[in-house]
Amino acid sequence: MSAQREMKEKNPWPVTIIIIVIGVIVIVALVTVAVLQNMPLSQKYKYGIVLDAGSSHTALYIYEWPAEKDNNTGRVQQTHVCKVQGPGISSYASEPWKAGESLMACMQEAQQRVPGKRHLETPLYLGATAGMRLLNMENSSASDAVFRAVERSLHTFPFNFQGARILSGQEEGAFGWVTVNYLADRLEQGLETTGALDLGGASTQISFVSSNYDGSESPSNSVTFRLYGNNYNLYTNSFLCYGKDQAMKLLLAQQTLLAPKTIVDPCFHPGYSEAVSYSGLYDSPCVSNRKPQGAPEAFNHTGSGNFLQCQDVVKSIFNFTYCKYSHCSFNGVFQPLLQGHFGAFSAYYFVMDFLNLTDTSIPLTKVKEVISSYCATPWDEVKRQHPGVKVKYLAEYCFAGAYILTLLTEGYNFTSDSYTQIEFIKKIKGSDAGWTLGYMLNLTNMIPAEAPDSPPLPYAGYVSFVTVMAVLLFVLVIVSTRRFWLRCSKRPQIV
Ligand SMILES: Nc1nc2c(ncn2[C@@H]2O[C@H](COP(=O)(O)OP(=O)(O)OP(=O)(O)O)[C@@H](O)[C@H]2O)c(=O)[nH]1
Ligand SMILES: [Ca+2]
Repeated sequence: MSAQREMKEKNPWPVTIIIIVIGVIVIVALVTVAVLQNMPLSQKYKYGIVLDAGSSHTALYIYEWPAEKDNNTGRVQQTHVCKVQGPGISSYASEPWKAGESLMACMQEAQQRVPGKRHLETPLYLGATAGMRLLNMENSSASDAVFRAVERSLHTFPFNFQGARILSGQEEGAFGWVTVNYLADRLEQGLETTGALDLGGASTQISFVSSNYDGSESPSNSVTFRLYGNNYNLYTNSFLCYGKDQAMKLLLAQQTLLAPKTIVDPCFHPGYSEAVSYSGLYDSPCVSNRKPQGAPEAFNHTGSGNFLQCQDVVKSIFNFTYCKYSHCSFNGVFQPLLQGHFGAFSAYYFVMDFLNLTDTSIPLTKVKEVISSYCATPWDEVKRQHPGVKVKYLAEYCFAGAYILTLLTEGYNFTSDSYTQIEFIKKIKGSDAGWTLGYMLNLTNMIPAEAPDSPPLPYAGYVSFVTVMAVLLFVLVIVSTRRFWLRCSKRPQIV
């Protein structure tokens, strides 16, 4: 035994070599893991711009994402929104050049916001929704002229302009659903998805996944996606003319049939009175076929502020009498049974937020009481109580509140239980809820069909590995140093 120990002490090299080899392996492992884990680490961002040309207004959204991580979920976020001054592009049918002109200020803002070296590669899209759908139905050469004017303007900017087009109602609904679920990180993890409810000015969309729906009953309402390795069979429907502004036209048109000169509208406050021109009311294909014969130039629109009567009139713009499917929402449109959570945005949010009703744990009976009391408030008092609010919005919240309740409960069949599953939202993690993000993600192929490769180690594993290796390295250094000094101290002293 003692002879062996003596030999080892005389020849320490094998042990030292082993220690050095282990040390080198540990260092190489540490460097490799650190490089792999953080690769590619970049602070550079890429950008995408989407113009949402809605019926009531246009908004420009700028999105950004880390340049090297296009495929990671939840990485794309909105960095800026610019609200275009003036009405939606479809309102410029008689002077199309103004539609192009109206976008210039927001586009210049985008030019400032996106770093110059990224301009040429930044995709720019314009998607138009129900306002242009209606104009196209009514006068396709006018809608073509608006698009030409808009495209001319957008081509003058140094971005990678990918074209301007009308989205179908199905696309609008489906991309709204993609946005909501992408932002809430529901897709990559294959979690139960959230339905999307969008209430625009001219159309409204409902989109959700229901386990008892395979798409066969009404194929035109079905959109299939394969995202991050999961298949989704989405139900979606867009109701043209059932956005907030067009629904109000339907309501007024209904009432002018009975009283062509003065409408006493239960959905407007007592004391409200305004002259409305017939040509303004009947300028949309949603109502143009209902114009009474020999109508006067204008009618007087007055309010009586009666919520129950308002609900009755609102109900009359929906048709519940026929359904050739197993279940319908309204107007004979198929709808599977509601399932899961829903995010309700756009006018759903604006209206319910104003009425302090975004909390859906408030029972529906109480919701009705709140809207009823708002409707009954005299118009002068309403204006006095809310001096900073746009008068047009203020006047319409009573109608809009009643419309939203009727659409959700009678139209889509939400019950007092399933109503609690709705969340009224404006933004998710800083990005606006709406179709624009989903549209861009789709066109840039930013959501892969298959799950992306995960990093070599989960973060916790990475940290543990690096810590263990660092401790091992530290121990090795201490042991080697100690051996080295011991050897030095045992060497015979030369006198
Ligand atoms: N109260 C309130 N209403 C708003 C606001 N912004 C827009 N609205 C109204 O809410 C409704 C829906 O607005 P949007 O979602 O922008 O509608 P849109 O995209 O122009 O219309 P679609 O093409 O049908 O989607 C319209 O009647 C708008 O006039 C707001 O800040 N507050
Ligand atoms: Ca919209």
